[in-house]
Amino acid sequence: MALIVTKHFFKVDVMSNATKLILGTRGSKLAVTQSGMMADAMRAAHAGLEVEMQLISTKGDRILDVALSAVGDKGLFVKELEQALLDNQVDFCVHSCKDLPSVVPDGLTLAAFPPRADARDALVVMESAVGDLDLSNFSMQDSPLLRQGAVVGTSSLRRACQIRAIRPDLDLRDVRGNVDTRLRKLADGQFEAIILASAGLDRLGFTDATIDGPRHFEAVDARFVALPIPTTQMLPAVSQGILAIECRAADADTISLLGALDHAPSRAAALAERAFLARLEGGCQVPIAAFAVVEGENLRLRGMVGSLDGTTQVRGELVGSLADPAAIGLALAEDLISQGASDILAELATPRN
Ligand SMILES: NCc1[nH]cc(CCC(=O)O)c1CC(=O)O
Repeated sequence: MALIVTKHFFKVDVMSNATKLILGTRGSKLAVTQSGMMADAMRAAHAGLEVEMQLISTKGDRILDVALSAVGDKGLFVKELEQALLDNQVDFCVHSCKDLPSVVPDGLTLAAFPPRADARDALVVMESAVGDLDLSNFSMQDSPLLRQGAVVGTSSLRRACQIRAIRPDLDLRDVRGNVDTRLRKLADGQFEAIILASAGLDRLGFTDATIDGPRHFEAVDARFVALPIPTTQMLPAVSQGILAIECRAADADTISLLGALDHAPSRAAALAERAFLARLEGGCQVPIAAFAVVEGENLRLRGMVGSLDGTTQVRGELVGSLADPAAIGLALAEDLISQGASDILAELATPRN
């Protein structure tokens, strides 16, 4: 794109009508919703800017029947979008930051991290299963909602590992598909509960994130309740609830325009959590969780590496200066490695039949 600046004594930063950015997005409802929100935010921030959305299909959208953990490729949803950026087909992309590999390809950059949504996972059940149970202090350990041996749907190794540690009795089964598909499987009675990211439910407009307790909602012609799981019981995925806006590293004009979307505390959290992931990830799918919170001039980062069966978990917590979030992530990763995380990672990397 070309930013048109008048050649006068004074600078005018009202854009010409010709200024247009192409936003590349996956076609899923969540992706289109998130991209639409960011397109609107860009138009609001820059008078006269046009933003046009272009749908791009990704490998992740095409293989829906295979468990993601079995496919084992974190870049599944982003490769085609990044190629479209590199090919100048689109100018920027909006990603769920947790779906992004920890290494950004050469030639691209993460230009903005908008305000983080609710980072917590949520246990989702049918409203009819709740009856008059008091769910105001929901906890995975002692909820009457989850009977011994209840069938719970999740395809995430991270979620499964943490649940096994606190509720080894639960019968965890794979659930694939987009949010609507998963909710439909719950409504069909295939599961007694499923676990989803609160952020996805909020952004799709199902739940109201300002409600602290149980969030009742309607979707796919059924009524559900989403119960946010405290981060003390279930640490979220790295950058869960954060969007990352990616563009070409050399496209200074677009980088500058995207700056309007950036939120410093969310950026700091993303950088700390991603540095933690980058140090630990051996290319394989590993149950890794991290959650950073800004506290004044500092950032508090909690992290976890777990074995698949939930029998071993290495956890840690570190507070450091907001000035260098990545250093905190790296230091916490080193800390967990010295506590034995590398043994867990080595075992996971060993091929099994
Ligand atoms: N794994 C898929 C995915 N990628 C991003 C979100 C939405 C939440 C977010 O933006 O972190 C979801 C759905 C989920 O995990 O329930």
